[in-house]
Amino acid sequence: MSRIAYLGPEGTFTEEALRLLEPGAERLPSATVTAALNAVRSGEADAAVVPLENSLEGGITTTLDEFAWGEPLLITAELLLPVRFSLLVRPDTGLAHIKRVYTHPAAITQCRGFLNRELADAVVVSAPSTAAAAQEVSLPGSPYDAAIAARIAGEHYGLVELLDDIGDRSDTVTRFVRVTRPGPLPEPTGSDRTTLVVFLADDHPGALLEMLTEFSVRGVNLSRIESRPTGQGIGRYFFHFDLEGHVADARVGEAIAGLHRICGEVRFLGSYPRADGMAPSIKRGMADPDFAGAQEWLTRIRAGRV
Ligand SMILES: O=C(O)C(=O)Cc1ccccc1
Repeated sequence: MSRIAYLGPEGTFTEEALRLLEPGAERLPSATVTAALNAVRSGEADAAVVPLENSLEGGITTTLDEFAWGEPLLITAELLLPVRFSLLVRPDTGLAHIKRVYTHPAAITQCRGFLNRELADAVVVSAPSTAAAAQEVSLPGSPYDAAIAARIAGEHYGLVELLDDIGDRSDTVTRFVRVTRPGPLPEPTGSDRTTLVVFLADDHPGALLEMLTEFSVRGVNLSRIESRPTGQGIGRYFFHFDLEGHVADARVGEAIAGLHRICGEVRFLGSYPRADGMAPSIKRGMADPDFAGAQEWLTRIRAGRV
């Protein structure tokens, strides 16, 4: 049975994602995304499930930065999960008593409208996860009056659900990924995604355009691009890319090889099946046989067989 680390404790949205991705796995709750990924790096866990982005706020920065800087890992699967937030309190607390709210930063941003409207005077504090917040609020003498978390976390830690579905949008979706130590890639399925981190060789006018050109000329569609600071000073950034397609696809492989030629460092984070099952639309001249045919032609003319 595989051992899978995840952002815990019990009752997080990440646990829900893990149960859907790997129903039979042994679950190892970790206190942070970093700890879950380190459990994989050290061999304590076979894989980890962590949140990567949500449709309202974009990337989960701890995860993006871990993928960029820590020991290399590979994404092998993804899952899209709609999340639903509840306001959870100890049995004696009413809305008017809530002065301090505790929850994960992604929940703060997704419930901002509710917090501004209903709890404008409350202090909102970031927790390591929504379930960690619920667990803390359940302790007698906790400095917090309420947690924002999944209903199931409330049930697990003995809290009362004061309000349900307090997120600003009911259609918000979070994307979770399963990561392993470097090893064989999932086979191409025809509906795949590839994730990369790219560091520039040097900063110059058009550097971003040059990177994008590698994708554009080969008809590779991007599904996410995010810049993150390198920490080496204002204006120094690196880039996260999600692309449609598998590194085994000629157009994707050649685009990444192109980046490798012109950029400082390209970190390949994996090619894996897309959760939405959508197939990329492949432009004329960009399918694998087109690349193979062009290569054969080049070999021929280089040999003078014109
Ligand atoms: O804290 C959790 O429960 C998580 O799994 C992270 C998270 C928080 C809010 C929305 C989606 C994921």
